[in-house]
Amino acid sequence: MVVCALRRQLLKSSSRCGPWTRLLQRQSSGCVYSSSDGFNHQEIREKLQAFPGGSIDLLKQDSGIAVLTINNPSRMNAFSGSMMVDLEEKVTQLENWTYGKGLIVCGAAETFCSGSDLNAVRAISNPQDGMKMCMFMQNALTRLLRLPLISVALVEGRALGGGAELTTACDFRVMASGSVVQFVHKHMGLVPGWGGAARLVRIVGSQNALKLLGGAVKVDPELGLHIGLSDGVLDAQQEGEGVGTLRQQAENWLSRYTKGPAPVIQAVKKVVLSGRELPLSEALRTEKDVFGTVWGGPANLQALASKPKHK
Ligand SMILES: CCCC(=O)SCCNC(=O)CCNC(=O)[C@H](O)C(C)(C)COP(=O)(O)OP(=O)(O)OC[C@H]1O[C@@H](n2cnc3c(N)ncnc32)[C@H](O)[C@@H]1OP(=O)(O)O
Repeated sequence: MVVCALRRQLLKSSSRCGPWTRLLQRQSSGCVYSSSDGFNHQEIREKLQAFPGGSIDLLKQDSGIAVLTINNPSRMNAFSGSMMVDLEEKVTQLENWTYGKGLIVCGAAETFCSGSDLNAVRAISNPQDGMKMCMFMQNALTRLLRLPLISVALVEGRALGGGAELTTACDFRVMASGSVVQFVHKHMGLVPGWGGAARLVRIVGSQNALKLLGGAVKVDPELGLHIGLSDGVLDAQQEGEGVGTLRQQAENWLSRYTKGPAPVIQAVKKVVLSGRELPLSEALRTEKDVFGTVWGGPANLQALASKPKHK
């Protein structure tokens, strides 16, 4: 994978081991699989491109909040092969977005995503190709979750199979009234393969994850809130009645966490990410390094000069 190779090169060639370099080394942010795992990035990319349809659209806004839209409405936003490649490219663009603070992941045409495109699934139903697709998507979704942006999945309509897995690659999930998240894998004779099971356990705990996967349970907004899969409910009925579209509602919801300068918001995400992913001693070291990037920085100096009272 190009980004992984670049990152390794950067780490190797860096004679000065500064905080950011050590942070990258500790977080090993980016990919899970590389060529040493038998993962041939170019080969799988070409194979996926053979199954075209739909797109992943990225809108970077001046507010610092970007919108990533899963766009394949004629198939309920199912992921074609080319959309998987598209997703990876959009994640790369977001990794390089200096002024970014937040990300909304949503689906086109009032539904989230119905998982992988069953036509592509049928065509690559042998285990070898399935494993390659799974490694590709695990890499892309792990990088999505590790972006230095605070992300939220806006679930409207249905998030099924791989679509349910995609919601777990965001920091938060907000569900519109009437929406459903369902890990339907068992009904397909499968288990999650895009990293959705591992992430789900960390979000809702192993007991709830076992229930959701073992029972292919339909999670509505109420159940989602109850088990901690959902972080908020948006009222689809009230759209246009003074509270704005669902996307505006999601943006308002997210903006309480993204208000402030980009370097500070990105630092917040980095310390939480390292706390979530690293052993405590490593997380503490990373926290120190990230702290060093904001201490005495413009936002810090400005705050000190204004003698704030936190009432
Ligand atoms: C590791 C990844 C594992 C996975 O993701 S496996 C895939 C899991 N997802 C599924 O099995 C979804 C199967 N689809 C459904 O259950 C239903 O289509 C769904 C989403 C509930 C919508 O139902 P309805 O509202 O009745 O609409 P519909 O069935 O007429 O669908 C409209 C058109 O969309 C298509 N579609 C929906 N989900 C798809 C998918 N995943 N791959 C390919 N095509 C898909 C569906 O075939 C239909 O197309 P058409 O109009 O018949 O040409």
